[in-house]
Amino acid sequence: MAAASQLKLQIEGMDCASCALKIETAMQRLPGVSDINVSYQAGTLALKVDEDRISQRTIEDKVRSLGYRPVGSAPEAKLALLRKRTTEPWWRGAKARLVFVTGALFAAAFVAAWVLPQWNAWLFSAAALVSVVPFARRAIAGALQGSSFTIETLMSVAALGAVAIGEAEEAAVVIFLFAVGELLETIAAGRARAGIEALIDLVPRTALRLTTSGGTESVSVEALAIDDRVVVRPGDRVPSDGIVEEGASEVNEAPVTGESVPVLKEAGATVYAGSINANGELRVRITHVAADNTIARIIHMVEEAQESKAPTARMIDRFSRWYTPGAMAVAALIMVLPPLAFGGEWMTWVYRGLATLLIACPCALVISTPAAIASGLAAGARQGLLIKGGAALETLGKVATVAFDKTGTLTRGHPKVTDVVAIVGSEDDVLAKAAAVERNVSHPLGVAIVAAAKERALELPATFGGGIAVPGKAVTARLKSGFASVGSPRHAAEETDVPADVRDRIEALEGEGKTVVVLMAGKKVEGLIALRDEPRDDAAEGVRRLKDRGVAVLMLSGDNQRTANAIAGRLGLEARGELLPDAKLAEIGRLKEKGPIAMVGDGINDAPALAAASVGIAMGGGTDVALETADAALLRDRVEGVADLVALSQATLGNIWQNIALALGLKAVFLATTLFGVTTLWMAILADTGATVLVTANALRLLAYRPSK
Ligand SMILES: Nc1ncnc2c1ncn2[C@@H]1O[C@H](COP(=O)(O)OP(=O)(O)OP(=O)(O)O)[C@@H](O)[C@H]1O
Ligand SMILES: [Zn+2]
Repeated sequence: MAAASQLKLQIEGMDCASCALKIETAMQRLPGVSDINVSYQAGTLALKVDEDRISQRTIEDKVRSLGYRPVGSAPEAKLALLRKRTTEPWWRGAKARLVFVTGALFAAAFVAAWVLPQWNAWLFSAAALVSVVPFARRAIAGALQGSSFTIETLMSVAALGAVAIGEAEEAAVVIFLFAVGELLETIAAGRARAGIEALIDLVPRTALRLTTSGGTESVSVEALAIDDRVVVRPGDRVPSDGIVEEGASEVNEAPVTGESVPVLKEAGATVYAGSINANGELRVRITHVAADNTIARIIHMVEEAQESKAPTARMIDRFSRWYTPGAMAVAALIMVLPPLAFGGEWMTWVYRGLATLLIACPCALVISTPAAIASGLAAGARQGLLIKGGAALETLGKVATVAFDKTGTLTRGHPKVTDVVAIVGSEDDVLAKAAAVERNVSHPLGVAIVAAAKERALELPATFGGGIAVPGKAVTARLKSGFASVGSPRHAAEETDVPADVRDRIEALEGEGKTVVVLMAGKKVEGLIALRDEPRDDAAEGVRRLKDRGVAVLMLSGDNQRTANAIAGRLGLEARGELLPDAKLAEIGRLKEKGPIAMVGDGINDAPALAAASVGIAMGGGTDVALETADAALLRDRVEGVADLVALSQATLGNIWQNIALALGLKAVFLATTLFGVTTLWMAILADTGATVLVTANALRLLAYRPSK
């Protein structure tokens, strides 16, 4: 078996959708490569390489032959590359050079023609023919690589045609404006990219490392190793992810979570690279190296997300593949048909045909979706809303139902024991026995019961072997006195006859929004424990905002229906309770039939539910686990974050449609004016460039998007 390995190259100079398409087509023709993924936003080329059949060298050479520069493998040199890219000014690039050169040639021709008017036509022809060379070269290279007709082809043919029919001045203007348009596109694409990459500049370049002798030394952030200890002074930025060992200070985590209210950090707290230490000195033990920081991972993730194409983008890709050749055919017809069939004037119709070629340029349409998605993803990341790709973003924008898990999502996930009801023995006996059964359990209810017993300094009876959990129902363990279990009232009712007065007691507690668990020894009910988990502060507000957007909101819970109703009632949403894990999945499947559904959970206990939904949203906790199971993640534990996420996605979808309408609309207008002979060549190219710039600018508006409350 041949070894297929994943290769990811960073490519400089690839900054328009058509460049990406060109590289993609060229790669498809190479032997031994598959799963090609080119992203012009991230400037990366990712592919699977069969190392027996092709070398990285060959691939890089191919990229170079198309006029782009591979600058190394993507992830390793990432940090350095990002830093370089965000500092390089726009006027240093190859695109800018083309503008200066064509502009200078054009100006020279203009001045010379003023001095020697009789040479006018020759001078402009020369200027046009020289300045078209780089574009024509790219067009020919593209054609040889098999990406049929590129935008350069359309432009070069139109310019040469114009020279041929004696419109050299116009040809020169067309080439110059085309170069300007490409430059503007590059600048705009760079801004969308910078929107997220600028985050890397928030990570300081140096850190104050503690030496073994107790002093400090200044080292570069890249040199920090795991378990190094650093000093973060007030006003400094945290150099790398780590854990506070000494000191206390307020830290502003806005670069990572988007939350600008400072958070108090004391010993044991996690701090993230890029956060600003406000007022106290902290000693931090490093837990992640620079390239693996949360912020680096966010950037990486957003770039990865920008690479994954949204359904609309895929549709447009397919569309423009036959669109461009189609446009060439139409232009040819416009040139020959009227003169041949209706005796039209040749010059007039050739000119109009050439204008059609320029108008047919699909740049604006091709970038309409990726530009909006890239901006939307970047805007989200800056607010602590991570979305894994264009497809997830599109689905979120169309979501009909948002279902929430209860514990840890709508509620804080830290239930507290409120009542202990003893049926056999004392309250303390009941609590101690229950805590013994729950001793090693990670379920929030179990954790709370153990904590309550500890608070009362109770001695727990010994258990033999660990507890056995039946998910969604109960935990059982063996005590000296025999088997004991702690579980839901429903589970108790399945096992034994629960006396009527006990049942009344359970119902009363549940009506107050408390969760009741039943302690049983063998088949005998020995006591009840009621727990309350407070809703998050912003839960009601988050639910209201979702409803205002026309989204149905629902709570899915394994808890008792009465408890679920009591909590949901306060938050203003509907609840489905007593759902065993399988039933939760079935419920999600049923809801899916009514339209896309988003499921919000903690991403750990409810990974299957998140996976079953159209989009899974993980809330809170580490980015690592959450993002593996979910399509989107909220870095802050806020229910309102879900509303923000939906709002942003809806805004992005709206932006995409505006862009498509703008691109196609402008083309339609100019096609009509061309046929009536109103459009000149330079107007046609200006319209194309203008549409592209407008679409990009419109997409960039999303970068500044803040969901309204
Ligand atoms: N470790 C446990 N100790 C006691 N009771 C448990 C335990 N695990 C599950 N149960 C019982 O099963 C019910 C459902 O549990 P499950 O884990 O499915 O829901 P949950 O996570 O508590 O709530 P939600 O689904 O709303 O987030 C609990 O309300 C409780 O009555
Ligand atoms: Zn164009």
